[in-house]
Amino acid sequence: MDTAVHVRGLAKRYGALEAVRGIDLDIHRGETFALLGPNGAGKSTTIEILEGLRKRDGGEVSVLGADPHRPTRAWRARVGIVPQTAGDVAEVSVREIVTHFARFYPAPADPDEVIDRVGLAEKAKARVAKLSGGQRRRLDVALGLIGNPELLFLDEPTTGFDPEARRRFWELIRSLEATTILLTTHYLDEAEELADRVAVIAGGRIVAEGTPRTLGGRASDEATVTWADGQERTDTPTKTIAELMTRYDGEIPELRVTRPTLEDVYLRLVEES
Ligand SMILES: Nc1ncnc2c1ncn2[C@@H]1O[C@H](COP(=O)(O)OP(=O)(O)OP(=O)(O)O)[C@@H](O)[C@H]1O
Repeated sequence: MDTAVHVRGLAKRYGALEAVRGIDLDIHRGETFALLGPNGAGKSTTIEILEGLRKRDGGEVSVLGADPHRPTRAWRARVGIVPQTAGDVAEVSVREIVTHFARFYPAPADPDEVIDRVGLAEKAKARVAKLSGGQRRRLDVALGLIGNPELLFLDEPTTGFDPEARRRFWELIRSLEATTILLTTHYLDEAEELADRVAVIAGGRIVAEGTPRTLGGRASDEATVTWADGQERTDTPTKTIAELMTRYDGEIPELRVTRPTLEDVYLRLVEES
């Protein structure tokens, strides 16, 4: 398997605080990988080390075949970054800033096309200072995409998006099929929607890793069958429904079958850790 990101035993401390304590990660090319975890778990620290923006204290890291500890210009051009908080460029227009950033890259995307893809076409001439919070965030995403990156880092990309903008963003990310993406998010539905694999970080360690469907044994968890007069947790919901059909002689009133959501599993994993 072609690996875009390879990490072994990554460690980072801030004074006495061990923010990252021995993380192993492998992200394959073309994959979308989500890092989940509570505030302060070590996600941004990890991502910033991989981006070459922070020094590590220990471990091995390879990103697109190079150690980000000493980033070269050529390597930087292959990586797109959408940080949690972006710099201040309030006085220029959306098109000006995107066009300006395009000049840093050897093979940039078309600025107007990128502006359109993030849903800012109508705001192309607006000054950045006049954008709403969610629109500003879309501009950050545009700046991450303008260099046509092979690997895209998205640190909480949709914070402040309205539901429609979030869905549009998901479509955009799904359209980047060839791009490897490392995403952090606090929205579990976003991880479920976008990620091929997820890892949960808590206290600087990875406590679980898997696909969104199977994380933490999710696929084999019991189902809950709920109906107008009762509720049952069971491994065999089909059998329960068959029995209920006989009992009600047909349609079961207010029938629902649910399994733990990714959020349920996530909260359990974080609590256990
Ligand atoms: N520059 C710094 N100096 C000192 N401590 C820091 C620094 N950056 C982060 N930390 C601490 O390291 C820990 C991990 O922080 P990090 O930002 O990596 O967490 P996170 O998982 O990204 O959190 P969030 O979900 O809130 O963004 C936290 O306890 C944080 O306070």
